[in-house]
Formats: sequence, structure tokens, C-alpha cells
Amino acid sequence: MDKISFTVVCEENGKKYKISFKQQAYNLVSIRHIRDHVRKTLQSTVLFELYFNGNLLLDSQFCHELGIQDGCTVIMKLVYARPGYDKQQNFNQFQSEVRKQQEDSLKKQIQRFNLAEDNIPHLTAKRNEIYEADFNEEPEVDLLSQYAKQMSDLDVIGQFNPQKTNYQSQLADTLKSVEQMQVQPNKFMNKSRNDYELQEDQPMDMTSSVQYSTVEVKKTPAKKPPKPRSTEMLLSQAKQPYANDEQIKQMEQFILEQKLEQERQKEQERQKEIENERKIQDLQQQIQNLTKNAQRDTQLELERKMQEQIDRLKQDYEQKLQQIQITQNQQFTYQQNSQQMIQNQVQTPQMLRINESPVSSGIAHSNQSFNNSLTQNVFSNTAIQQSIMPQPVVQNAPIQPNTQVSTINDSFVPLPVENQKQKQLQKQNKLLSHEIDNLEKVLQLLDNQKQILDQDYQNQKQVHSQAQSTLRTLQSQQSSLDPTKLQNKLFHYKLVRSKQDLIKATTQLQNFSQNRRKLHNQVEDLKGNIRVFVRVRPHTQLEKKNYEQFQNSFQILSDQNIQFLQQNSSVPTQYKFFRVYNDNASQQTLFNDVKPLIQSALDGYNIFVGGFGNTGSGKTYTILGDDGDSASVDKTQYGRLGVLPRSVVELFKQLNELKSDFQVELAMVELYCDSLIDLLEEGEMENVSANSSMSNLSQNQNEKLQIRKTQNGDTYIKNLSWVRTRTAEELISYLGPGLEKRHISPTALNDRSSRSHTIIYIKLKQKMSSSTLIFADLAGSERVEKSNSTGQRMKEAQYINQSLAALGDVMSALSQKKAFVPYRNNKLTMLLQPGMGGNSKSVLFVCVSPLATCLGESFCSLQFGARAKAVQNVAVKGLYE
Ligand SMILES: Nc1ncnc2c1ncn2[C@@H]1O[C@H](COP(=O)(O)OP(=O)(O)OP(=O)(O)O)[C@@H](O)[C@H]1O
Repeated sequence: MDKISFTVVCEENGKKYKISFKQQAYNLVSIRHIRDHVRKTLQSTVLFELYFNGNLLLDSQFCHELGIQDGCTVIMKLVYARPGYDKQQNFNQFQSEVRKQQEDSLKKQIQRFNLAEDNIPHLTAKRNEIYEADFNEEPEVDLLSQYAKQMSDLDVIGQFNPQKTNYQSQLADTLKSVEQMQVQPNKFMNKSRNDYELQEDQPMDMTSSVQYSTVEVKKTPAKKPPKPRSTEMLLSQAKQPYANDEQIKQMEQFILEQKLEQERQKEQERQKEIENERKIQDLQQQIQNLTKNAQRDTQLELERKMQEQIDRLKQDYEQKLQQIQITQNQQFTYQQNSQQMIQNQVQTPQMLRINESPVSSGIAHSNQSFNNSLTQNVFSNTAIQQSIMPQPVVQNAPIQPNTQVSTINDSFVPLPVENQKQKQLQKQNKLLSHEIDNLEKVLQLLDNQKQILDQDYQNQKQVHSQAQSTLRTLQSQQSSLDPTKLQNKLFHYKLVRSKQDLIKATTQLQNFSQNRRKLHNQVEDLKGNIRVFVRVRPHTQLEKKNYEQFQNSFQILSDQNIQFLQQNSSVPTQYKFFRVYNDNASQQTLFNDVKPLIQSALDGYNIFVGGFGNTGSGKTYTILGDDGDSASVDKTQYGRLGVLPRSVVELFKQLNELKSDFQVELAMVELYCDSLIDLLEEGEMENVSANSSMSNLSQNQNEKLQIRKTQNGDTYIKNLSWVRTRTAEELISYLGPGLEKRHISPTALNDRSSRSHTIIYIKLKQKMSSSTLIFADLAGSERVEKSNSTGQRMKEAQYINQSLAALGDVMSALSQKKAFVPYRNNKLTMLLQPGMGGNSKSVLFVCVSPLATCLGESFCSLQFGARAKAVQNVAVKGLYE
């Protein structure tokens, strides 16, 4: 397999981009591959050119796949850079290759179309399954995408202009453009294929005017979706239209991890709580201890300090006492000396009384008192002060009779010493107060410390309450992360994804249907706009008895060829039709060939299905069914239903599958002789039975329905009754009563011979298109003399033959592509005009009786069919502008 190098040049906002890549294929471009590249880089594609060294295969599907809208001009340029390629030598081969590919492509399209036909029920079922699954299950869209892929790989070569809709002319253009190509393969031969690039001297005319601001767009490896970290992220990822299994797996993994994480967090919280409680307990204990210690310390300290003070005071006191004694001794000595001096001078016994001086007894007394006070109240400062305070020694001293002594005594009161003592005591007192102050300060400090500890305790308490509130928050968070809630969320994500997938699948299905419709109509166009089927009916019981009458009158050679041996002729005539059904062909087999046209009707094309043939050849049976008058969708009767009721069922089925708005209306008209009769008109019908003469036809009835033309040239019947129907059953229920009003009478050839043309119109309106399905059960084309018609029957037969002859003329004009088509020569052709030319796709069933006696009529019918099949119309879709 060769590798093909592609260079796609795309233009966006006036800037051109170049994308180069290689494809492992010989001559088939993977449209998807290109599209992927183009879409990765561009929002809109206006112009693109492909350079490669194989044959490019593209068509409208290609453009559609690339998202190019109708109306855009797409220029594609092809360069053949295959080394050794010789244009002259290979062109013919290439051309035949192209033709072959085109043929293959067509075959493939038909195959795919058939495949599509087969797949539609499956796809529909799938879609319904997705709907019914209520999003519980993952919808499988693989099938759709596979199918879409199949449909997208079309093999058509060419230069495509979406404005041109004609496939044939596009092919012609393609071949022309291939012929005109300026191929200079040598330009590229020196380059390796990997280096293949656009050259300024590009060999094509179209490229020379293009200035390439080439920006190489390199293919970047697809990014893996980031591992989801949070619920929000998961949600955002799940909202993305392409949330995949990987993401769902990640979500499930995430939930598991979350659960574990929750457990871990719970455990941590519990530990924290225990820790906090323990801390609080410790702190409380600490505070208690501190308080106790503080109290004990304070008391001990106070005791100690007081004891120290007392000791000091005692010491001081003793020192002072000693000093006092010394002073007393000195005083005594001084007194003795003085007395001695006085005795020496006066010689009085008063000297002795000096030894008992109140000063010494006062001192002793005070000393005693002090000692007592100390023992009584060592801690009382006041007592101390009192006890320390010296007694008024002098006041208790008896006043000496001797004034001289008294003077002397007065002169001996040690006042300065007492003052000094007092001062000292005050000083000590002060010191003690100071000490007490200090102790109070210590107490204050301890108080402060206690306050700090209290504060600390409060803080710890706060921390604890904070921890508890955090715990509560975490618990609430935990409840939000509850697995069931997460499960719900996951379910929700899956639901969202399923919905997105469903939308995607529906879009794909719509795209697919669109593509399929496009293809379908292309294929239908190629099949021809008027398809003629020949049906040979089986023998009736009566006929079987006279078998020898119709032996060997004709021979079905294949499913397309029939051979007739005319009377008095030894040379058989062969006819080729779209399909020839033998007498075993079932109603469903016939309908299978009509079914594609129902799709075309949905796409806006007018449809005509008519039954042509001589009386008794099976026209009514083919179009309406065995018992046309009582057509119903009853399953037991279904096998015998004709093309019309089957088409109606199919039409509604497809309309319902489309799930879009539509409107279906029904009208039935009979052309009896030259009169139009509204078969759906309510109320008593006028007596227009087959037995009544032409003159009996009411003038009113005759004039009521009139064929008119719109400004567009479309034919319509004025005053015709239309009924709106919503279901196939409803529509079919109108057919029976309507058909009963037809003119039927026994003839020599058919005991229920239709003496008129019955035309049934089904008008379909959709959002974007409208179309009409016309079904005609034509009257028999027998020879007058054959049906033993006389009188009124003969007249009817003449009208019938006239109208059918006019139909033949129209067919002939259409087949010869005459500018003028004589539609207006007869009411029948006017009534059938919408299905006969222009916007129409038609099927004509030429019904053939197996009777040898009908050989002439059968021959005429086949001639008629042969003329009709040559008609080629260019069908134009009936789109609303
Ligand atoms: N394919 C068939 N299989 C079985 N029976 C058939 C088939 N085609 C026709 N018949 C039977 O042949 C008879 C004549 O058929 P039918 O009424 O459809 O003919 P016709 O062409 O509509 O005749 P006319 O033009 O006189 O109305 C009917 O009894 C019908 O049931």
C-alpha cells in the first residue's frame, strides 16, 4: 500500500492554513481523517485544496462531512505526485479507473442504501431502547457511528461545487477537470513524500494566484482528561459532551477514595477530640495545682517572712535592751557617783531610795510586758508596736521630795534615747509594712499568674469549642460527601451523559437520515423517474379449467425481461422493464419496489403510482388490494392489501419516526366518462350509478369539481373535498366508503369491472417540504368489442379509451422530450399531471392477464409501458422557499 501525502489548505478570516498529513491508503481519502484535521484547526472552511499523490475521491457527501454548507464554493485541486507517473500514458487508464470507481461507488451506494434500509428498524429500535432505558444504561452509539462511517466513505472522484445538484453533470465536470489538469509530476519527484509541500510554482493555474501564508499546524497528541480532583471538576467533566468511560471510572474511583478519606478524616477528628479533651483536663489540673501551690507558697512565705521579722525584732530588742542596761548602768554609775558626790556633800539616806528608782522597775515591767505580748500575739503588728512601745517610765516615778534630786532626776530622763528607740521602732514598723507590701505584691503577682492561667484556660476552652465547631463542620461536610449522595451525583452525571449521548446519537441519526435521504434520492434519480413494472396475474379458478386457452402466450425470461408471441407471428417480441413479476409475486414483493418512493415523498418529491392494463388484468388488485372496497389494515387481511394501503402504513410509520410536525390530507376523485366525482363528499351521492345514463349525471355534479391551474402552473381541483388524517388507520378507513361510490359493473371480462378512473391524492406537508402522492386505479384499456359493451357500457369504454390514449400521448411526448406535452387534452392527464413530469417520481404497474384471449390487449399494454419507461424527468424537490 502506498502512503498518500495530503496537504489541505484552508482559509479562514482571510488567513490560510496548511495542514499536512499522510494516509495509509492507495486511492481512498478518509474523509473523516481530513475532517478531523480541518475541524481541529478551523471554525469554518471556505476554501480548501488537496494535494496528494493518489486519486482523490470526493463528492457531496465529502463536503457534507466536512461541514461545508450549500452555497460555498469549494475548490479542490488535485496533483499527482506519484513518482513515475506519466500523464499521457496513464490518463486513459485513469479515466477508465474513474469510471469503474464511479460504477463501483454507485453499486456500493445501492448496497449501503439496502443496508440502510435493513438497519433502519434496528437503529430505530436502538433509539427507542435508549429512550426506554430511562438513562439507566449506557447507550451504545458505536453502531450509529460505524454506520455513519460506512455512509461517509464514498468513492466518487471530482471537483465538487455544492451549488450544482446534478450528479451526472458533476461527474462530467470532474472528468473535464481531470482532462484539463496541468500535471507535472517531475516537480515532485525530487522530493521525498514526507517533505511534500506546497510550491509557489505550483503547476496548477488556480494556485498561482494564491499567496500562502503557510502556518504549519502540527497534530498534537490528544490530551488525556485530567484526573478529577474535586466534585466540581467531576461535574464539569461529566457535563462535557464526551465524558467517557474513563471519566466514569475515575469518578467511581474518586468516590471510593472519598469514602476512605472520610474514614481517615473521621478517625483524625476523633483523635483530635480525644487529644483536646486530654489537653483541657491537663490544663485544668495544671490550674488547680498552680492555684494550690500559689496559696501554699503565699502562706509559707508570709509565715517565713513574719518569723524573720520577729527574729530580727527580737534581736533588735535585745540589742536595745542591752544598750538600755548599759545606759542604766552608766546612769546608775553616774547616779552613784552623783549621790556619792551629794552624800559626800549632804550625807542623806535618800541615796538608798535611788536604787529603787521607778525607772528601773518601769523598765523591768515593760520588759516583762513585751515578753508577754510576744508570746500572746506574735503576728499582731499592733501588739508588737504596743509591746515595743516603751512604758512611760518617768510618769510612774514617784516625785522626789528633794527638789535637788528631782532636778537631778529630771536631768537624768533619757529622752533622746527613747525618741531614738521610737524612731527605730517606727522604722522597723515601716520596714515591716514594706515587707507586707512586698508580700501583697507577691500575692498580686500570684493573682496575676492565676489570671493568666485562667485566661489560658479560657483560651484552651475556646480552642476546644473551635475544634468542636470544626468537627461539626466536618461532620456536615462529611454528610455532604455521603456515599449515597455521591452515588446520586454519579447517577446524575451518568444521566447527564446519557442525555448528551442520546442527543449525540439522535443528531447522528438525523445526519445519517439526511445523508441517507440524499443518497436515496440520488439513487432513485439514477433509476429513472418513471419506472415501469409488469405484473402478470395468476389464473382465476374459472380460467384454470380452460387452461389450454392461454398456454404459451408469453414467457417471463428474467425478472426484467418478458417475451410475447403475438398471434399470427412466429417472431416473439421481447420487452425489458424495471421489473417483471410473475404470477407468484406477492403484494409485499411489489410494495418493496415502491417503498423507496415513500422516502422520496417524505423528502418533498411528488409520487405517482398507477395501475394500467385491460379489464380484469389485476389493476385494482395491485393498487388497492383484493377487496379494494373494504381496505383495512386488519392484519388478517394485510397479505392481500395493495400498494396504496401499504404505502399509507409506511408513510405514517416513517412520519412518526421522524418525530416532527406533519399534516396529511386525503382526497378521492373519480373520472367517470368526462365527469369528475368527489368520492369523499359527504351526504347522499347523486344517482350516478353505472346503470344510469350519461344524461342522468347531474349538471351540478359535473360542474362542481373543476380542474384549475395556479399561477405557478400547478394543477388543482376546485371544490374537491380534503380530509385531514392523523393515522394510517384513519386514512384507510376513508378509502372503503369512497371506493364504494365508484362506477363498477360486470363486464364479460370482469364481474366487478371499474368503469372509471379512480385517483387518490394524499397531500403531505412537513416543516420544510410538501409533496403529493397520487395513486390511480385506471379503468380497463380493453377493446370495446371484446368486453361486449353496448350502449352506455360502450360509451364508457370510448371515454376510457380516449383518456388512456391521451395518457399515451403525454407519455410519448415526455419520452421524446418534446417541448410541448399535451396534458390538457384530457381530464385524466390533467389530473395526473403532478405525477407525470417535473417534480415527480412515478411507478406504472402494467397489469397483464395471462389469458391468451387477451394477448392483443396485453401487447398494447406492454407497448404503452415501453413508451412510458423512456420518460426521463429531472426531478426537483418541492421545497418551501
Ligand atoms: N395477482 C393476483 N393474484 C390473485 N388474484 C388476482 C391477481 N390479480 C387479479 N386477481 C383477481 O383477478 C380479478 C380481476 O382483477 P381486478 O379486478 O383487479 O382487475 P382490474 O384490472 O381492476 O379490472 P377492471 O379494469 O375491470 O376493474 C379479481 O378477481 C382479482 O381478485
